[in-house]
Amino acid sequence: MDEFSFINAIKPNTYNQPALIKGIGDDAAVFRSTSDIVTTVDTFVEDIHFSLETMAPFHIGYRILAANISDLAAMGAEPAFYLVSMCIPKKWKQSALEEIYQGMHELASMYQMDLIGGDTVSSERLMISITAMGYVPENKARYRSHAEPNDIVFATGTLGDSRAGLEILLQGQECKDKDYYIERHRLPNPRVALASGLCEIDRVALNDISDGISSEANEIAEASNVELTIIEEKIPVSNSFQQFSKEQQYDWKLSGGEDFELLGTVSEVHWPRVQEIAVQTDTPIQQIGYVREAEEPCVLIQTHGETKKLMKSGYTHLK
Ligand SMILES: Nc1ncnc2c1ncn2[C@@H]1O[C@H](COP(=O)(O)OP(=O)(O)OP(=O)(O)O)[C@@H](O)[C@H]1O
Ligand SMILES: Cc1ncc(C[n+]2csc(CCOP(=O)(O)O)c2C)c(N)n1
Ligand SMILES: [Mg+2]
Ligand SMILES: [Mg+2]
Ligand SMILES: [Mg+2]
Repeated sequence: MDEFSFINAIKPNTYNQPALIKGIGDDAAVFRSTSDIVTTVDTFVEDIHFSLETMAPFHIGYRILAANISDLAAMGAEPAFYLVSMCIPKKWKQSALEEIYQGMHELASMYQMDLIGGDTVSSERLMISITAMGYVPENKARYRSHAEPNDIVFATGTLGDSRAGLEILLQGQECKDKDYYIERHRLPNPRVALASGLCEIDRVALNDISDGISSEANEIAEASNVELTIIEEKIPVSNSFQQFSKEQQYDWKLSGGEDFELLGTVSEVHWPRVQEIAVQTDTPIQQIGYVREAEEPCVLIQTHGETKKLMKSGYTHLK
């Protein structure tokens, strides 16, 4: 394998997005658009974001594109394009690298997303960086700064499952619904349908759950200059989640991260409509708290009526 035979092997034969003018094969890609464009990049490093002990190459590809698509969903955008930068150690075989691309393609094809470029270099450790782009109707991007006092706070899906799956894989332990938790870790599904469905709602604050809601809730509180209260009992978890220890449950649902669910706030008036859109898009959704005016932006967690401050405690790099 060399750089050029590798690029030829992963290059798509056809594209889906009508706005695309030039895909892979020139100095850069070109597309033409009339709506607002959302763009995001995230980088994934072997043994920090994924490990070959817990994932097949297919899962690595699927999961890292899911993380990027989840950021697009958190902005209210429809996924359209992605570019992949690969830093590859010599020991990696072309067939395994192609499997990573098959994993990305599996998810991309659900959204007619096109791979339109990237970069290939050699390195000591496998590192993959994905840039994703999507469309959002004019002025309809959903910001962390859009929360307002008296909003309700909601979360989609169930939280803590991905971390449970990772722990099960690392410890090799037996447990109830083992395959379910492992799949939630390896093959997460970003909440694009709900986020797009919400476009009719005037104002929604959204953030996707990559580090853990203790972090993402604080990001919304800071960006919006409000106080968020989360009621612990209302945080949605899977039915068999109670099999894990009390400490694990608390830690994983608040700081486990990588569930790629959405945390959001919306006015009480619009909450019933948001719930209808969630049903239409087959998205479990639950109110988990409320927003109040703040002297200092902060997040409170209420457990059995007792309230304390919830600090950012999710995954942090460079710490
Ligand atoms: N090295 C960097 N240079 C420029 N901007 C950056 C850099 N790292 C992060 N940012 C910007 O900081 C903001 C927050 O990024 P962050 O990575 O925390 O969000 P995220 O991608 O949603 O979270 P996660 O990385 O956990 O998925 C974004 O606007 C991002 O583009
Ligand atoms: C092998 C292995 N070890 C640990 C973890 C956990 N993990 C890594 S990065 C991250 C947060 C998101 O990162 P970022 O902020 O860069 O998006 C989490 C929860 C994993 N997935 N695999
Ligand atoms: Mg991200
Ligand atoms: Mg990021
Ligand atoms: Mg995000």
